[in-house]
Amino acid sequence: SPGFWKLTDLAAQRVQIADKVAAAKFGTPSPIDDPVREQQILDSVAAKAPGLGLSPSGVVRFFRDQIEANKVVQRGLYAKWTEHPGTRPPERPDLGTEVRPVIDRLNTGLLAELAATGDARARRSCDVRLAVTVRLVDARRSLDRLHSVALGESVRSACTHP
Ligand SMILES: C=C(O[C@@H]1C=C(C(=O)O)C=C[C@H]1O)C(=O)O
Repeated sequence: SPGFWKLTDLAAQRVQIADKVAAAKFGTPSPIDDPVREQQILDSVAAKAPGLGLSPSGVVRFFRDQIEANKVVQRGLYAKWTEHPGTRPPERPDLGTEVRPVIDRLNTGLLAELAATGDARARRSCDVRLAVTVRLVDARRSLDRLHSVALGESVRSACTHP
């Protein structure tokens, strides 16, 4: 469904960049969970919601799922890298200068797509259309099981109909 492609693809990019987040933190004192950073993101998107015609609570729910999905990938990669040291990333990206700016850009894009798809997300057809789009994006990006599961979870509250 073309209507949900961009939203879903941005969510896929967001779960994929979790690889770089995990690589930045693995073997350092920085924990996977950063509640301060999470709250900054949620406050920021909630503040922007009304200007885009979106409800702050719906936007916050959506981004909570984005963040949780990102952490699912990070935890999965930590488990893999711990068990199979040969798969550990050779480089450690800088979280503040290389990774979080990309996430900020994805967040902005996701907000814009939530606004652009507001009507479609309120229809009863949303669940099926979104599920089909998730499978297409999944295939196009050749997501592995970990990222595929995370993508599905990341968009689970995107449809807003009862
Ligand atoms: C991505 C990060 O890791 C976690 C996931 C976040 C997210 O998905 O935006 C934010 C904070 C962290 O709890 C990060 O620290 O930047």
